[in-house]
Amino acid sequence: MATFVQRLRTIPSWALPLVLGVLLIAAPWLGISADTRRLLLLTCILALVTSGLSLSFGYAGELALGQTAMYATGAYLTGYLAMHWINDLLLLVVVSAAASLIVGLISGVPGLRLGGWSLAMTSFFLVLLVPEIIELLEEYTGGAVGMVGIPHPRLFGHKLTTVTFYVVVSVITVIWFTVMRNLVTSRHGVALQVLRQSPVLASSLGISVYRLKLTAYAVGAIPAGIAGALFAYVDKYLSPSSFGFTLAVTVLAAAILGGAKSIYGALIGAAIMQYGPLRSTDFEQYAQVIYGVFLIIAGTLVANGLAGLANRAIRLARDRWDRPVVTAAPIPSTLDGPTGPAERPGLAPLPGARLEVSGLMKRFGGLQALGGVSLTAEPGQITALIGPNGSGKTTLLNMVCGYYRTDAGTIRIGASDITGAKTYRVARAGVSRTFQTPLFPEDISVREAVAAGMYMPRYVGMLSSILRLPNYRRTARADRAETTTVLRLVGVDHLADVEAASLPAGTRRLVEVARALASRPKVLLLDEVASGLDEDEIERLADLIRAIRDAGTTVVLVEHNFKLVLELADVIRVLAQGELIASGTPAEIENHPRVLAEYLGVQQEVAQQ
Ligand SMILES: Nc1ncnc2c1ncn2[C@@H]1O[C@H](COP(=O)(O)OP(=O)(O)OP(=O)(O)O)[C@@H](O)[C@H]1O
Repeated sequence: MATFVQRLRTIPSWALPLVLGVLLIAAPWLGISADTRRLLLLTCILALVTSGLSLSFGYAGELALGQTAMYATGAYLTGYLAMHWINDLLLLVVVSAAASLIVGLISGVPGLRLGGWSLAMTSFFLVLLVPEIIELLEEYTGGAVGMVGIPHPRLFGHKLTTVTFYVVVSVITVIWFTVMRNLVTSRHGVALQVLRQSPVLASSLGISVYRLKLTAYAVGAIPAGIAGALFAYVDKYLSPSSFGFTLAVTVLAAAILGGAKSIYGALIGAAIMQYGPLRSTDFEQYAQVIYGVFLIIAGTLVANGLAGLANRAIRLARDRWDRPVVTAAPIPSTLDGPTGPAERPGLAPLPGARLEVSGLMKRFGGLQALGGVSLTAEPGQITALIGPNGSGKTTLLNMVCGYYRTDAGTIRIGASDITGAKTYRVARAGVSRTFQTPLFPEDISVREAVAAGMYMPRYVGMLSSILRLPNYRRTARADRAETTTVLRLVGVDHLADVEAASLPAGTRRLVEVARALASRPKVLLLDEVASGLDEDEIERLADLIRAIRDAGTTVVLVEHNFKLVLELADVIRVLAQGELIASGTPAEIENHPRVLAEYLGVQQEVAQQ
């Protein structure tokens, strides 16, 4: 069995979808009935609409039902233009895709700007408005009576038969799902997964949460518009009732049933809907009640749909017969010898920048968390920030990173003033950080998690990624090589293909530092990075932090482990009750009277308890 599983792993992941795609296109020649061909055609159309929802909901984590509006836009635009302007299927597919992209952008901007559930709400109202708008535009759409007289589809001047029309629809569907596959298996797919599971992490990696969500929603509008254009030719008749709330819920049900967070889940969900409930004429009457019950059950029992269940089964089989061993690696030799960039082949020099905060103040209601703190951290040095619990250390890091607005004061990175800048802009200015609890999205391998650190510093556009253009391939190769180097340096390269979120806490911390390092930071902020680590792991971590310092980065270390701080730090800054009470070398701080009284006294009390 193990050999069978290993043999299965050697088959490229695109092979099965390719075979199924060819079968779908060739279906008319495989002896299927006209009825089955129509069902396959409708499945393709519903799958296109559903895949748009999968992209925004499943991948970007933004529930938005607006695909129905984009579908209607494509359908009515195609119907109208085919009757009154030019009847060319390909041209109208392109025009409909462009029009629905515009509808996606217009409806997405306000919804996403307002944040929270606003896009879900605005797109929901948009769907409710679709039949009304169609009736209002009666002159062009035929209103409640419907649009009649849509001609037979033509392609480059040739009239399409029902079979050739089916072939065109299935080819377009296969092309779209290839686009979708290339998108979600590219660096953008990992960025979307990070965004979906942790917008905080995404912005700390330099990703603009708003822009990426809007892009996913707007790109998801394209297949809906294309599907609309194709649908206009199916019965050559359009009626407002085809684009109402029931369709929106059908699409949502298909996405959830198939698996919204899956490339081909939309096809599975659409096929089940078309072959099941949508075939029955009685279903229409009870559709909303049945969908309501189904969504509650499916949402609870099969959160990732049928595609998710299949993936889980495959993973279980792999774990059972083909599991990589998760153990800590020995400290890599690159960290052993004398310090200095020249002696560390794995860690190229990093461009550090001075961090300077001046007069930083922050209040939370009546609580003064920071009362005008001024301090600096220099490139090529480890600056430790210590102090009792609640003294304002994490608040200071959060303000540098742009999570909190400053009440007063300035923050500079080198020559750039980043006071008040959004988190993703701070990250793009060269600030990387780790969190008190390492953040790793599920279903992401260690390699992908670390490569996510390079997403923004080496950004490649979506089109290049989808078309796998040379610059995308070059960047993907460079990502792979650098990830391997960083993982080797951290000593976890043997875990590259293991799911990052499943690693033990200590290893997760090392991988988190690797991710921060992958972005080649000017300033690296480490928030209680040693907590939860055993002696060996702390030693390895200390070596790694020294290596990063020696490569030239400005390292800021917020840490409660005083022994580690004394060992590592070049400079120590001590905070107490939101004020800077001392600054100096480890030797000076160790004997500083105020530090002894206000910080070390507290630490000893805690230790004695
Ligand atoms: N978002 C917030 N809302 C309200 N109060 C907050 C918030 N964040 C921090 N505080 C308060 O500000 C003060 C400073 O907290 P902060 O987390 O910066 O301290 P710290 O030095 O990092 O502590 P620790 O070592 O326990 O992490 C604390 O009194 C804390 O309760």
